[in-house]
This record gives sequence, C-alpha cells and structure tokens, in this order.
Amino acid sequence: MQTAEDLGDNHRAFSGRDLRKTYVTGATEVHALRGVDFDIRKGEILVLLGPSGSGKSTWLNIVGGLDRPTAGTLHYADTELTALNERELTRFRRAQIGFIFQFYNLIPSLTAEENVRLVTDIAENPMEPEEALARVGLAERRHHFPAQLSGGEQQRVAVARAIAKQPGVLLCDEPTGALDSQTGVRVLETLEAANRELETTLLIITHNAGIAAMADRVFHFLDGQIARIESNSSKIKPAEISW
Ligand SMILES: Nc1ncnc2c1ncn2[C@@H]1O[C@H](COP(=O)(O)OP(=O)(O)OP(=O)(O)O)[C@@H](O)[C@H]1O
Repeated sequence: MQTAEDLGDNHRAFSGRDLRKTYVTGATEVHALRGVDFDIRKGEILVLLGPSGSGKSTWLNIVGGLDRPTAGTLHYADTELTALNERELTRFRRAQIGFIFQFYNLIPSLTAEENVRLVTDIAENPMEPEEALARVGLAERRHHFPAQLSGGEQQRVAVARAIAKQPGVLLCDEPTGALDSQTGVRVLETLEAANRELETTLLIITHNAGIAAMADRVFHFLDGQIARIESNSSKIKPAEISW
C-alpha cells in the first residue's frame, strides 16, 4: 500500500496508522476497529462497504473528528488529529468536514435557506446559502419548510447545508438509505458535482453495493478491519448505477 510519505501532504487528505477503537460497557469490550491503516487522497471518492457492525460508522466518526480512537495515529494533511485537544478538534471539524446522514436532520421550523444559513453564519469561508441551494437544484424552493419538501429534496437541502461552508471533506453515512432509486441518484449527483466542481473529498458509507461503481476506491470493512481495498479503473455516473 502507498504510504502517507509517498503521497505527500499536498495530496493527502487523511492517513491513519494502526487505528483502534474499543468500546467498554461494564464488563464487555467491543473491538470496533482492530488496527486500521489507510491513505486517502484529496478529491477522492471513497465508498465504504461491509456488513452491519463491521466498524464503518466508528471509522467515519473518528475520521470526521466526532470521536477519538483508543490507539493509533490519524493525520489530515499535515495536522495530526490524534494530537489535538477538544477545542482544536472541534475547530478542525467545523472548518473541514461536512456531514450528511440518512435522515436529513433539518430543523423543521426553519426554511431551506435558513437551515443552510445556520451553518454559513458561523463558517470561515462560506458560499451564499442561495448559491449552495442552486448547486443542488433547489434555488426556487429556498423559502419552503422541510415538511413541504420530498425526502430527496430534504436530503438535497442537507447536501447544500454541508457544502455551503466549502469543507475539504464530505462524510456521508447512508445518504440514500431512505430514498428510492430515482431520488437517490439525484442526491448522488449533487455529491458528485461537489466533488467535481469544488474538489471535495467524498467518503460514503452505504449498504447499496451499486454505488461503489461511482467511487475511485472501495474500502471493504470486515470485523473491525479494512479487509480489502478495490480501485476502480473507471468511474460511472450516478445515473448509470444499477440500484
Ligand atoms: N457507542 C458504542 N458503545 C458500544 N459499542 C458500540 C458503540 N458504537 C458502536 N459499537 C459497536 O461497535 C461495532 C461497530 O459498529 P459500527 O456502528 O461502527 O458498525 P457499522 O459497520 O457502521 O454498522 P452498520 O452498517 O450497522 O451501521 C458494533 O459491534 C457495535 O455494536
């Protein structure tokens, strides 16, 4: 495998070495990550596949600075995330990471634009909420409340909210898990556009193996390890995914 040194900080998004996570609940220990090594390039599209409980969400939460590993080192570019204190880690997360979850997490009493503005008001280098909503094809619906939007449209607002602060990385945990194929494709198109136009690194957890074909590489998780890394010689467009 290519090492972080080979990649160089200019091209490196993340590199992890021997990352481990053990959850202790009473007398029970769960080894969610058992020594994981990886390098991720800036601007890469990565899909994470693996059975339930194999450690994908644990890994994503650590990479996104929401959680810390029990052992091992993690870098983002030339910053060692595992050496940061809480405040520094929060600052990294706010500046660099956009999150998209299965269930949109929009605030029901705020319009689409207000939901996006919540993030842009505290970001360092945001785009206008209107531009973010235009990028996901929802400029005309910006004054609508979540309840007035379909599931796919709500997820596109969530994508707009995540890209509006212009993060280096988008972390997506089952972004199409609640959507039908047509709406799911539309959401994936907005993610792919962010990757292409804004050079955002995309990390996508999914149970839909068809989505792997739009990735540069696929990490296959098994029992708390990355059992296999697959490289795609060519990527397909979201519209070509067989669902
Ligand atoms: N907060 C926690 N406390 C204790 N155990 C946990 C905690 N979070 C996750 N686990 C355990 O760690 C292991 C890995 O869980 P994780 O959620 O990372 O898997 P996953 O691959 O994302 O699964 P899924 O596809 O079902 O979301 C599982 O055995 C899970 O039960």
